[in-house]
Amino acid sequence: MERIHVSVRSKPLSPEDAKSSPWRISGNSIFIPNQPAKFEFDRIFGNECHTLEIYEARTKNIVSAAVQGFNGTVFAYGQTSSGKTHTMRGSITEPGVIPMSVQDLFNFIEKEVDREFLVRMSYMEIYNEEINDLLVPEHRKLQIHESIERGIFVAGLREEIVASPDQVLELMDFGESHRHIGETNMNLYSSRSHTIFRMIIESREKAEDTKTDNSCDAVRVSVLNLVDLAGSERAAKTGAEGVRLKEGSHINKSLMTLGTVIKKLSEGAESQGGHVPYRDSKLTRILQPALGGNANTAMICNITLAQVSRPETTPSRNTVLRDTSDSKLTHGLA
Ligand SMILES: Nc1ncnc2c1ncn2[C@@H]1O[C@H](COP(=O)(O)OP(=O)(O)OP(=O)(O)O)[C@@H](O)[C@H]1O
Repeated sequence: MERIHVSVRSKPLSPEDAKSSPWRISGNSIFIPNQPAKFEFDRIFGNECHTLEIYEARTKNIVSAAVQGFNGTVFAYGQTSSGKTHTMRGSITEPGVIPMSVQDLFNFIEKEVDREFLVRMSYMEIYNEEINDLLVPEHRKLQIHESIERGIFVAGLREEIVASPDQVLELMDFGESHRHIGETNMNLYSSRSHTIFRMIIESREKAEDTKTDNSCDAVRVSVLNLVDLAGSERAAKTGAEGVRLKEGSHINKSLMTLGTVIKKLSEGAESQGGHVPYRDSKLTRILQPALGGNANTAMICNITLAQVSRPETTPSRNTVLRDTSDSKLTHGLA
């Protein structure tokens, strides 16, 4: 696997938080002046940056490669309320990575005049290690299967054929309204599930003679996953108890597995015939085909550098900074 590209997006601070925050950003590092802790990333997007800049830096290439037949996955990772959903889904005033990707995907397809395409989309959430179809809300607790023809797939998941960005975004909005959200101390509308928004792109060369369909070009199939991960947070901070606490433990376990899988892949475990624990979480099992091999992967780490978040942001505790800083990432996450 190509080394995973990690960029960091720092959420804008209120004027009070900006005054009290001990953290500074310089170039591609985050640090506290006069302290040894320093974290390096491929790229840091500061407070003033817009989602478009983040999209163009890496995701756009992944979308373009997906149209050419290469699998791709983009994750938004970070503690609750750090801006993952803002980055992935966005708002009317600032569209997120998903709507931008959808628009570009159809633009790229339009330019491929010698090929014909069939595009499908699915939208699922993983909540407490159960897979729910966000396009068909009554399809719940779906199972993962594997077959020679289809590879790894979620049985019963709706794959809707789509022909325009508007149609995709309408379906996405429908799916969003069925997503599991809950209230935590840190975010009134906290996403409690991982969501995988998926575009499946099939194409083949246009037949010279459409009546006899004598093209011998193989069908290319690729998958583009845009993943909004549930918040990585500590129970005490979010005031989690009961249902929220159970959700939190599932979320943290699957994020840990994701970290281990990425670490193993970047160590070359798969190409050397070693074990990669994809099966330890539903998230990694579903994403397996789009993580290994020659797939393109990028992670956008959303962070907040407010003083109030300091315990989450110190090296010993902050999974976002600790797990994704460059020194760690040369060996993968975890
Ligand atoms: N870059 C940004 N610029 C302006 N507002 C932002 C930015 N990032 C996040 N916000 C705002 O902060 C709040 C929390 O963001 P968001 O819901 O995206 O967090 P999240 O990481 O998805 O949280 P959770 O894991 O709890 O779902 C929202 O009101 C959002 O609009």
